[in-house]
Amino acid sequence: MTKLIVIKIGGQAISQLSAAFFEQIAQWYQQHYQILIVHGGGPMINRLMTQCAVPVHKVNGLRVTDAATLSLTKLALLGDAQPALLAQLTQHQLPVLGLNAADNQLLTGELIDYQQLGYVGRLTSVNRVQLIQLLTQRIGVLAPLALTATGQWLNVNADMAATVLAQQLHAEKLVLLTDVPGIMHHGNVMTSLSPQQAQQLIRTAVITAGMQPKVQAAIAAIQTGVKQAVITNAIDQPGTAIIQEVAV
Ligand SMILES: Nc1ncnc2c1ncn2[C@@H]1O[C@H](COP(=O)(O)OP(=O)(O)O)[C@@H](O)[C@H]1O
Ligand SMILES: CC(=O)N[C@@H](CCC(=O)OP(=O)(O)O)C(=O)O
Repeated sequence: MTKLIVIKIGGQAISQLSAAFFEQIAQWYQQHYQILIVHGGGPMINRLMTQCAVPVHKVNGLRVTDAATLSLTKLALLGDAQPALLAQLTQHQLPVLGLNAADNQLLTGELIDYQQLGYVGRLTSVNRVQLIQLLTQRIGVLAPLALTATGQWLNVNADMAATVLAQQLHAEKLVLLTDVPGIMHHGNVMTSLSPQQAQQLIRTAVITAGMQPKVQAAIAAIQTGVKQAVITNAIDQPGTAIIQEVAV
């Protein structure tokens, strides 16, 4: 069976990728891993919204997305974040393919709660056959957008998108690459966390903002068959591993 790794790169992390990152990707590629990168672009979307005087609102780390915000989100993800990442990978002689929901119906989604969040979606299906086929030749770089069955674009949190993709493609590993070295508590990086411990840190507001959907995504991944889910700022650093509860 093909071995596959899903890596989510946050918008901030796109501009902070180290030499070690590209070396690791090249090594996995040479070892015949299929690699799917799901990119974010939160800072790029924020910047464009500010330039266009559209206010930014978030609920539990998710961007409230009205029609104007959706247009700017598509522009920032497909016109800024994705090409910035593709250019860096190409400079490092890695064969890449930029992808989005509209290519071969790769990602289909549905609204989460239009009243509260507007055009924010969750993935309902992934064109697995097409994606696996595409990944035999290139490293896929996929934007966190989906289309509904009736053709409405949806803004999907990139951590949540990466998780569903890791589940559906039976990935061995999910790496959530962000701008902090892992989940911090009392100034330290937690090396590992069970879902129960992570939920407790969310309830007590130790884990807040964008770290909330990230942790929920990592929990969902390991509870649905992905062997490893890691939150880190460097692919060669252990960061925080979300691990199954140890039976006592
Ligand atoms: N307990 C925590 N540990 C680490 N980061 C946290 C924590 N709680 C909230 N955060 C915030 O979560 C941010 C990462 O989420 P986000 O900005 O959405 O990243 P990304 O763009 O990589 O998805 C961190 O920069 C930090 O500000
Ligand atoms: C619904 C929702 O919040 N979507 C995200 C999509 C981009 C993203 O997730 O980017 P980062 O990984 O850089 O945070 C957003 O609009 O910011």
